[in-house]
Amino acid sequence: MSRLLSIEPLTKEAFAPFGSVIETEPTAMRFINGGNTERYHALARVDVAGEGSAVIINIFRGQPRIFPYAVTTMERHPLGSQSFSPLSDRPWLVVVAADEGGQPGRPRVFLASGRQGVNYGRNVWHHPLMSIGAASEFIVVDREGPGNNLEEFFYEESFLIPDPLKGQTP
Ligand SMILES: NC(=O)N[C@@H](O)C(=O)O
Ligand code: NI
Repeated sequence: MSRLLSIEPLTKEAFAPFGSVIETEPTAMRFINGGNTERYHALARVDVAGEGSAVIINIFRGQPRIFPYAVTTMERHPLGSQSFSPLSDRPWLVVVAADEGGQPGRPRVFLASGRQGVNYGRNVWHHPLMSIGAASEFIVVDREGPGNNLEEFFYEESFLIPDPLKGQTP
């Protein structure tokens, strides 16, 4: 089987096995503040586990990845979900994998727009942040607390992600 990965558009349905997509989903919208404001309600749920854990809000600034990119490692957070919401309005990549007996299977690559975020479910395999084209900032909501919240895996043979914006102006 080819080690070259295809890139899929990020949709709520396709991403559902891995978590939630954070975007202005019309079915989640309700007007508040006397009609002044659209509230896109409960797009994702933060999940933290363990005594003494807390939900924290961070900003990550990710340097652009160089493509084609070799995926050699995946990670997961057994004690908490982790969300990324772009601040820079630039497309970025979401790389996840199903769990196969305690290891990540073949990665799936989703191209997210600059207006789409994701919430990785607790213990879902994913690749660390992948910015495209320029340094990009994200609001990240995840967990702080006791215990080991990072599990890493290294593939014996890497997978390759082609340039997601080939032929497009970045
Ligand atoms: N290490 C860290 O906080 N970042 C990763 O979890 C990531 O998914 O980018
Ligand atoms: Ni992570």
